[in-house]
Amino acid sequence: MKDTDPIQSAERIVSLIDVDKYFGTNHVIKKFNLHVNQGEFLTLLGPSGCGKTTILRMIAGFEDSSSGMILVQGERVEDKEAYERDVNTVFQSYALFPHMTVFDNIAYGLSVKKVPKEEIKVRVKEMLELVQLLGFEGRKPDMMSGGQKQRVAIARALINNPKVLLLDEPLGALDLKLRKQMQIELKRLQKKLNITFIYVTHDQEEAMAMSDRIAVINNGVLEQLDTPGRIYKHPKTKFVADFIGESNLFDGAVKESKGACSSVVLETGTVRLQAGSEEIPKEAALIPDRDITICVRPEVMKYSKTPVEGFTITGVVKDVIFVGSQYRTLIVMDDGYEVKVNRVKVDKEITEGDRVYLYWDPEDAIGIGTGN
Ligand SMILES: Nc1ncnc2c1ncn2[C@@H]1O[C@H](COP(=O)(O)OP(=O)(O)OP(=O)(O)O)[C@@H](O)[C@H]1O
Repeated sequence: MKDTDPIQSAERIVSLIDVDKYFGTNHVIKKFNLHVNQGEFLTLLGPSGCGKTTILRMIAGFEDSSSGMILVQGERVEDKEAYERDVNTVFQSYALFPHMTVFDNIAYGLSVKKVPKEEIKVRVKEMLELVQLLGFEGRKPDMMSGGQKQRVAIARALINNPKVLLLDEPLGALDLKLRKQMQIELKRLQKKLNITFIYVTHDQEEAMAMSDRIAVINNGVLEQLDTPGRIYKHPKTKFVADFIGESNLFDGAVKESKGACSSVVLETGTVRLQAGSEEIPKEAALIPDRDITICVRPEVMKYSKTPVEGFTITGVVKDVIFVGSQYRTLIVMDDGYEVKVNRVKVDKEITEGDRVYLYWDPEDAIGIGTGN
């Protein structure tokens, strides 16, 4: 399907086309283009204030866009009220009615639509089963845990059979353990029901664990839209490389390329980079004199007490820290940049204060072109 023809695509359930949003003179969403496929779990990920909630609210109909088109199931919705759109929203704050029981909270949408009482009973029961809260129907929200309240909120949204569920940091108020458990439950629910989820979070681990695709947003701009694996292995911009996972970033220029391997000159020395595989853009890595940023993840970063061919950068070991699942070594380069190395086992050969050569397998480095 062509990218230029979103309206024709039956697969695409939500589309934003050239959407801008201003709050006064503050331009918070900039020419935003996004197509969400039917049945996918798509996450909007980015730092606080980058515009995630604003995008979600524009899709939901709680916020107007300043320009551009928003389509749900191929139909423009900018002029439709929130309740006229085939989407439902789950918020971090649950937004349950405190004076109503769990049953009445979940039944609310159907009661408003005057669905017959018998049918409501059957459908609420189905929902309680789905979110594993059978037996809780008589309770009031303040007698439940955060995770249980959020499950009621999800059931309340799902009972309307929305085509799309919008979720704004729904697990944000939960502690880490419960959050991880709910991540699995939510993902299971989404796959089972085959409903499209558009999910907002600033937690990159959560996004990686749950999403089919992630839209990484920076300052109102879509930086990259890709699967979690490709976002991690093949970040297209420095921002994405830095924001997703941990990275060591080196700015330099390509000196020479021989075959698939390039020598890259940094201010602090020379390093190597292999290009040509799908994960490393050849065009960025192999053009002599071209500016390039090299991203090396801490788990593939290496060091040695003796020089390694093709690499001349060095640093001094500052710290070796045990962080539970691994040892993290910090190596400070002469320009002050701190290089991170993660290992499962401690390396008894090096201690704080040692000078080491930094290197990596050329195919493990990711080349990010700067466009120059
Ligand atoms: N109602 C509003 N009036 C004016 N400015 C707003 C309004 N809502 C959001 N903004 C601004 O728009 C920008 C994007 O905010 P938004 O809430 O969408 O970010 P976010 O990525 O969801 O952040 P967070 O993760 O902190 O919730 C911010 O600069 C914010 O201050």
